[in-house]
Amino acid sequence: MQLKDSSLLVEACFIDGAWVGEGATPVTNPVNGAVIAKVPHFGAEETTRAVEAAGRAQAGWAKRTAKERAGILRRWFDLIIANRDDLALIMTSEQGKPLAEARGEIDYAAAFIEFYAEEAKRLYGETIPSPWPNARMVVIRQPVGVVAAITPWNFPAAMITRKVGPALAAGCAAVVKPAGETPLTALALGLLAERAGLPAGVLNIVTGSAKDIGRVMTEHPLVKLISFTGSTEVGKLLMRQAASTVKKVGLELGGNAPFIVFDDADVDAAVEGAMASKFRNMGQTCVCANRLYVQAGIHDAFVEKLAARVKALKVGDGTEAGIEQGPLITDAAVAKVEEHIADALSKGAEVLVGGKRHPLGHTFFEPTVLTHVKKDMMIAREETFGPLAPVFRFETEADVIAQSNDTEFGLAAYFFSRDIGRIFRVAEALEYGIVGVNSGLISTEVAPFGGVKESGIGREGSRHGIEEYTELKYMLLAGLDK
Ligand SMILES: NC(=O)C1=CN([C@@H]2O[C@H](COP(=O)(O)OP(=O)(O)OC[C@H]3O[C@@H](n4cnc5c(N)ncnc54)[C@H](OP(=O)(O)O)[C@@H]3O)[C@@H](O)[C@H]2O)C=CC1
Ligand SMILES: O=C(O)CCCC(=O)O
Repeated sequence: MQLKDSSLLVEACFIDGAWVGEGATPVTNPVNGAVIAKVPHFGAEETTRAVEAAGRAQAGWAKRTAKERAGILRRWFDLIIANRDDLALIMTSEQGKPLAEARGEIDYAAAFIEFYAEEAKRLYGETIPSPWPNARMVVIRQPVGVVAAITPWNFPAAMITRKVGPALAAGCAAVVKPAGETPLTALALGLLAERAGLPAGVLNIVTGSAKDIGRVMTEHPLVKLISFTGSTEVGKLLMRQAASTVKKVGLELGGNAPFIVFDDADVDAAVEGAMASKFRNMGQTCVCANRLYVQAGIHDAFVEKLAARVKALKVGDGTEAGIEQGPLITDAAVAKVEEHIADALSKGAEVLVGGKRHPLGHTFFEPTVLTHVKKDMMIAREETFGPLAPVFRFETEADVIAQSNDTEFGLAAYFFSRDIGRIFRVAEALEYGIVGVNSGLISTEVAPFGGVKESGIGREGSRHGIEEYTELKYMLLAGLDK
């Protein structure tokens, strides 16, 4: 890996302002399995040290003015942007997404730091008209304290900054456990935070045993909030563990996003939206379209145009020019796509494009379109998390709303229509935390991201995202009469 600043490739953890531990666990490139670097395999003892360091640092950090905290966060933002190319190359090497997408993620990740540096200064409280003449009522927001964050491999930078940005801005200290597949982006971000002047202990990054680190993060009394992005299964486990000390939880879990195209839609715009939503990060995002519902009158035109676009996607090593789809993260991810396709074909679906492992081998998979997809197939119920676009045909608005909501998930939904009445009706009827209308891309630091039902708890991004890291304190000031 040819970095402009080779010191950004870090093989140690960041605890209490020091870089500790030795490279033990290999981090591999999903393109070919080659070892890129090794990171420490830490467990309960080192995580406890990190939590205690955060506990010591937190009070001093919270006492700084919002403007001072914002200044350091702003320097961190500047350093992330200045090192965009290196960070993107590290990300592509460990995660697989094409470089252009990795650069986009670095910008997206940095935007959370910039936004919350600004928002730190706007954590307003309130006054309440008192029911008693001799009293006044004041409500302030205070940082929750030490925050623990566990992040996934699909967005190795943005899922960290979306949690750590608001936490630090609010005056919390943080301990982060990045995914085992993608720790290098996280450690490089940590190095830049240190260079930005973040005081020792305010940000700690620990790699190693998920089970042991997660146990300390959810059970240590100093930790007041655990924020997690990843599978619903692990989210539920962490929630159970966090109950032992009644911590706040923030959970961004799985999705099963419907993407609906009504007869009145602009078909070209709908195809572009489907490409953006379905094939971003090779289909490995929790907001990726998982089920494409296309109304009968527009079905054939949409499918024909979608198939042409998918067939033309360039698959390969994401560091090469022009590549639009990289490898999937692991063999298990490929196996899940294969399982969904096999199940659908056995129940009557047809492959229009792709459908099998890519000739490049390893974890590459052909971008795929399936038609004649029905609701008894696995893909109707489970998130594929891969480059598979299954197309369902539907007849009526009521039917597609019912099918869309027939899931335990409720993160993102999309639909294309040009009928203003329908737009409001359908957007309000979809049981999802996020609805994209005439767009396949909904993510931005300025909007609240999060789900309902089993897709999670809480919101990240926007002014609401920082509120999660605060507690309200109500102060009654009585005895004001002479
Ligand atoms: N909502 C989302 O954005 C994501 C959803 N997923 C969904 O989950 C599926 C499986 O992906 P996978 O990577 O296994 O997701 P996981 O939920 O297992 O991993 C996400 C994070 O949780 C950590 N983790 C795993 N087990 C524990 C535990 N017992 N205690 C504490 N932390 C834990 C992982 O650590 P480590 O890597 O060290 O195991 C990683 O940092 C995907 O196919 C997809 O459907 C996956 C990733 C993101
Ligand atoms: O897949 C995820 O875990 C988060 C989605 C990325 C985004 O759009 O913010």
